[in-house]
Amino acid sequence: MENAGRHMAEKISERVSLDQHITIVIGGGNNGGDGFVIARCLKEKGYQHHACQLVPDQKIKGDALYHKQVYEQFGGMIERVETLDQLKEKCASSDVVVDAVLGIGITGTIREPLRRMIEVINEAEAVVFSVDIPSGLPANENEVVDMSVNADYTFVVEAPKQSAFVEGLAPYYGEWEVVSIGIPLAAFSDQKQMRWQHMDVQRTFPKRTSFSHKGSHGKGAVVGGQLSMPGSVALTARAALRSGAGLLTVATVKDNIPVVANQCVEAMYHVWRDDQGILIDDSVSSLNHYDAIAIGMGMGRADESQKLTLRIVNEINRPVIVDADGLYHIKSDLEVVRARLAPLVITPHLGEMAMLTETTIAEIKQAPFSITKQFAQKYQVYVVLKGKFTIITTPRGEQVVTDTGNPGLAKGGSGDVLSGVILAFMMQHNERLPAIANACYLHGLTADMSITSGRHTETDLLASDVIDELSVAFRTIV
Ligand SMILES: NC(=O)C1=CN([C@@H]2O[C@H](COP(=O)(O)OP(=O)(O)OC[C@H]3O[C@@H](n4cnc5c(N)ncnc54)[C@H](O)[C@@H]3O)[C@@H](O)[C@H]2O)[C@@H](O)CC1
Ligand SMILES: [K+]
Repeated sequence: MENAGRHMAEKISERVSLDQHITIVIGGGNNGGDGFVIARCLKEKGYQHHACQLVPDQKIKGDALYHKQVYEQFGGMIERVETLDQLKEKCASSDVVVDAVLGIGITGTIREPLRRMIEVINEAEAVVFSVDIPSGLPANENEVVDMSVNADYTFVVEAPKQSAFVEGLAPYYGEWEVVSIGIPLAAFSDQKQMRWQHMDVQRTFPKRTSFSHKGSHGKGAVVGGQLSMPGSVALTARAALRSGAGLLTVATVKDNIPVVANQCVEAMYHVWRDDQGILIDDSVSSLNHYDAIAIGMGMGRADESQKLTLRIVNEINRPVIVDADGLYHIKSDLEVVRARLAPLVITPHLGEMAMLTETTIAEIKQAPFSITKQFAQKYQVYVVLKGKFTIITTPRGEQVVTDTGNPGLAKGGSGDVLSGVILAFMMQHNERLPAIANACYLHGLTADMSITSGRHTETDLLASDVIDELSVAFRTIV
């Protein structure tokens, strides 16, 4: 509690000047205890502040009581705020409100008077900093908001909670950052979600040695692209090559090859048998010569392509990435997926995930962590649930989130590019989770940097621009 409060006071002082007035609103649990520590540290730094206790004295116990007493011994004055009017007055005379009313220990609907006090905090003009979580907000997904502080900033203790990554709940946090208190993450039994960050990419990204040759970086294959969709495989192939794949073969219908080859001269080509431009079930075993295969992009949903996809999933004992139309094909027989032993990565967006799990987009948005985890464990697949927050789940149920990327990626072709980066990284990393997480992180970072650099806007950014800009993001990690 001392560490948490001290670090948060430090963060607050970086954003608030000494002439600004701060009110710390304090509740009855350990979240309130953090509030007492913050009050003492801000006093120590010379801030004008009020520490307002919103609950009766008997509610302050344990560590929180200890820190209340330390604050008082330090000359701090605690004001007991009982009415809404008293709170309104405090908030009105403050530039900043530090919200240490409720943390992750809430149960049930928010009781009065705190319920209406939260409304008062939200009506105030002051900037609101929440301690650990906006008071009243559930920590986990799949819960409804009864009443919550709408924070401008939140200092999350040690590990982000699920609600920070759930569309309907995340906005309550405002901007947020993790405050480390020196407790290993494993100590938080119910908080295993991890934000995959730049330092994780740096830590896990493989180095190319001076003795590398094209064979050291993997031979990949991209299978897809019916006659009407040559661009999809071209994007995947180019993204894989730009992401370091040693050798890459595009397996597509004959008439597409000149078009794709024109955009991707570094690739090799496998003429896949077709029936009027549709890929059909043929020469599947030839794919065992590759180190990893991506399938489904631009493939179309014809029965023949479905047979082909299921045979690849069933017979190829190399890592396979299934995207786009391939996801519809595997849905027709998920038992084939379950029976498969070699790694399978699926990369659905919300709509595709709803289709695979026979739920709705709204249900997935409400409980993205548990729905994907259930699916990944049941079918023993890696799931990349794409969205504002991309959730990556392993067959064992581990989950990480990447939060790079912007609405400029919400366009046709983005998924094809991501699949290409995943394909290349699966061949270069020893471990699957870092390979996939690094791909998602860097794909999003590329889009972000294309915009912050001024070269593109969210409106004009194309999937092919992201491929061309990958080097900008890669340069940040080598
Ligand atoms: N996990 C850890 O190891 C650490 C936790 N810390 C802090 O401790 C917090 C969790 O502490 P607690 O478990 O004491 O819980 P909280 O501080 O979230 O809240 C418990 C208090 O809220 C009241 N309450 C619960 N449900 C309510 C409802 N529906 N309506 C009105 N009042 C309600 C309870 O009566 C109790 O007084 C974290 O959010 C964080 O701020 C930090 O001190 C650092 C270390
Ligand atoms: K809080």
